[in-house]
Order: sequence, then C-alpha cells, then structure tokens
Amino acid sequence: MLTLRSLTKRYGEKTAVDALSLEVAPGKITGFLGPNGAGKSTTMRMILGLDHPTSGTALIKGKRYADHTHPLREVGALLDAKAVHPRRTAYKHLLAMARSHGIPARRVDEVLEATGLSDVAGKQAGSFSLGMGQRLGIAGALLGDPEVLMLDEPVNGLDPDGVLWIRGFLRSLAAQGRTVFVSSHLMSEMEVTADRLVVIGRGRLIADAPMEDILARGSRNAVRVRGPEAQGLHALAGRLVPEAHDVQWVSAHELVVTGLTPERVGDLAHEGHVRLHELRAVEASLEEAYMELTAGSVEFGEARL
Ligand SMILES: Nc1ncnc2c1ncn2[C@@H]1O[C@H](COP(=O)(O)OP(=O)(O)OP(=O)(O)O)[C@@H](O)[C@H]1O
Repeated sequence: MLTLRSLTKRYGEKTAVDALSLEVAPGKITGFLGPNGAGKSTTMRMILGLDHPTSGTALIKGKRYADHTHPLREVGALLDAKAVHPRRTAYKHLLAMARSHGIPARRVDEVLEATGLSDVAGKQAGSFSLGMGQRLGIAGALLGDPEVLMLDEPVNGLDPDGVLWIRGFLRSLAAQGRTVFVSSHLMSEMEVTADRLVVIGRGRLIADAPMEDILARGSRNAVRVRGPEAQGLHALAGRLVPEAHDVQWVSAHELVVTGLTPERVGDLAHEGHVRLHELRAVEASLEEAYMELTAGSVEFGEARL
C-alpha cells in the first residue's frame, strides 16, 4: 500500500508535484499516466526518498521510505534499468545488491529464475538487450521480496515479446497480492495492463479511478445500431431520442446513439418489434479518454503518446 498525502515538490518557481493525495492498493496494477513533465518521475523519486518533498508525505505501508529498517524489503523499484555496471555479470550485480541489504545469496537465484535470466546469469550486463536489461532491473526490484513494486516506464523500447512478458509478469505480481504501481506513456499498453489508473497533469491529480470508469468517461462512448428496415429504425429513433444524449444517422440503416447502454437500446428495439442486425458498444479508447482528461494540462503543447 502506498499513501500520498498532499505531496508537493517545488523547484524554485516551478511546482512539479502539486498537493497530490492518493492511495495505491495491493493486489492490483495501478497505472500512473500523465503528459510529458506531469511529475510522474518526481513523484516516484519522492516515494523512494531520492527527492525530498517540499511539503506533504509519501508513505509505504504507513511509513516513510527512510523510516523503514529494511526499505528494499518493503519497496522494489525500477527507475532506470541502465543503472548497472556494464562489466558486472547479472549474478554479481544482484549479489552485490543483496549483500548490501542483508539479503541471502539464494534469493539471487530465485529472482534470476523468476525473471527468466538463469541461463544468462554469468553474462556481463553490458551485453544485454534492452529487454534483458529490463528483466535484470525487475530482478533487482524483487530481491527484497517487497510488497510494493514501482516501475517507471518498464516497457519503453521493448519488442512485442518483451512487452508481453512484462505485462504477464506484472499481472502475476499483483495476483500474489503485491502493490504494483507502473508509469507509462503508452496508453494502449495501460489499457490492457492496469486495473486502476491515476492520471496527473501539471503535478495535479486529474483522475484516480478503475480503468472501466476512465474509459466510460470518454464522451464518444456510443452504441451502434444497424437494421434492415429503415422504417423500423425510424420508429426506434423516436423511442431513443427522449432518453439518449444524442441519436445520429450514419445511413438509412444505421444509427449511433450516445448516452444509453446497448442493453437499453436492445430492450427498446425489442419493445418496438424492430429487427436489428447489429447492436454494438463503441467504446472510447483510452487515448481519447486520456486526451479529454488531460486537455489543458499538457506542459509542452502536446501529450506524449
Ligand atoms: N531537478 C529538477 N530541477 C528543476 N525542475 C525539475 C527537476 N526535476 C523535474 N523538474 C521539472 O518538474 C516537472 C515534472 O518532471 P517529471 O520528470 O517528474 O515529469 P514526468 O511526468 O516524469 O515526465 P517525463 O514523462 O517527461 O519523465 C517538469 O516540468 C520538470 O522539468
């Protein structure tokens, strides 16, 4: 569990994180989204005690990072996968980390196994592909068997296999009851990975809600209705108009209805004995919902997608 209370960071005149309050719950993947410069990395750095808040607090399981006796056993983080000595082998890199935190050496074998790196444990980290480097970073984050995992853009630059692996791996970590907090600018990725989304813009909280709710907020959520009989569809439109936000004709045989569920549209069609060949929810993509949410809070003129 992560708890942010009015977390604020100012750099001179600039407010990078502005009174951010939220809770990140265990057992699920929480996506952390925001346009370029929104304050995601600064927030993560403050949670890890790498940056001091100007005011407010960031708590991991109720305590500040610095107040934990064994912080690596509470929170594992992947901020920059390249922060590894290139000539050290994966095994030696993890062993050095384990030793400096009082973690037994056998845990190194366990995390190598869990991240699929056992076969390359003796290879120098500098020879690793980006995907293997990310796996090594995640192995390091898992060393202390922490309840909280925090990853900054873990799929950035990965090939499809790497992306699939990370997605499945994060899912399994959440299923073990861990708190998984992951930032990404890849909206499509978050749509299939995260259970909950925290969206920030200019350091401020814009949304903190389950993924379905964020998607449902997109104004383009609509129902597409197609039928063989134009007259029947006209009659149906007459029944829809009083209840719907909007009813648009796409063609003589097709309507797009906003503000009603497919169930309601189907029931009204049934009541009016109107034959339908298609009844389909057209969901706003996360990209659309996100663009609407962050409109006006994009720092550099354009959201990075
Ligand atoms: N050390 C610093 N000194 C001054 N300003 C900073 C510093 N670190 C970050 N900022 C500013 O704070 C704001 C938030 O930056 P941050 O890196 O946290 O955003 P972000 O959401 O992680 O963006 P990105 O996706 O580009 O990494 C930006 O305007 C950035 O320029």
